[in-house]
Amino acid sequence: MSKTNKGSEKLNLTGKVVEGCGEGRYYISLEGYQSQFIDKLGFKPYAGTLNVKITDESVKALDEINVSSYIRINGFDHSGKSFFGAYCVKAEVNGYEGALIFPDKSRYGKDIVEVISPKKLRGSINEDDVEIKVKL
Ligand SMILES: Cc1cc2nc3c(=O)[nH]c(=O)nc-3n(C[C@H](O)[C@H](O)[C@H](O)COP(=O)(O)O)c2cc1C
Ligand SMILES: Nc1ccn([C@@H]2O[C@H](COP(=O)(O)OP(=O)(O)O)[C@@H](O)[C@H]2O)c(=O)n1
Repeated sequence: MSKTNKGSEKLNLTGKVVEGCGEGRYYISLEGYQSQFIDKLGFKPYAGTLNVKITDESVKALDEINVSSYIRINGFDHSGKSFFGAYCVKAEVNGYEGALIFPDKSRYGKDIVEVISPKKLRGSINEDDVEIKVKL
């Protein structure tokens, strides 16, 4: 099935959980990000990013979202180090509250999206059947 999401209010992405490199936990826990997540997304995320490999169709659909609808998380300096910013968009992940996060610097291509959520999703969702409803 091929459909364009232009003009629709919700965008559905599907995929499977994949292992990352264990760095998400470190970044998400930083106070400089945490305060912005609470202010701008309305939740305190679980420490980590859930990496989801999305289908080719989902990659194309995601490409069509207008970036101007994304929420900006600003970078900051802390302990003599500079941390990059990121763009977020709120989403429901297998029914749980969350958001997609696109760091300004990422090791992943367009086929891997990083999810944050107040919920620890692993153990709570079917990892082979992830459904992300992006809230535009
Ligand atoms: C909120 C956030 C901030 C990030 N800031 C940086 C950064 O300042 N420098 C950097 O090299 N990578 C940064 N990254 C990207 C990570 O290095 C990496 O690409 C990714 O988050 C790894 O996730 P994983 O551990 O789930 O595989 C950031 C990631 C997130 C989620
Ligand atoms: N909301 C979330 C975020 C991360 N996670 C998981 O929490 C662990 C730590 O996240 P991480 O980003 O540091 O690690 P990796 O995704 O790189 O393995 C990973 O196993 C993630 O898949 C989760 O279950 N629910």
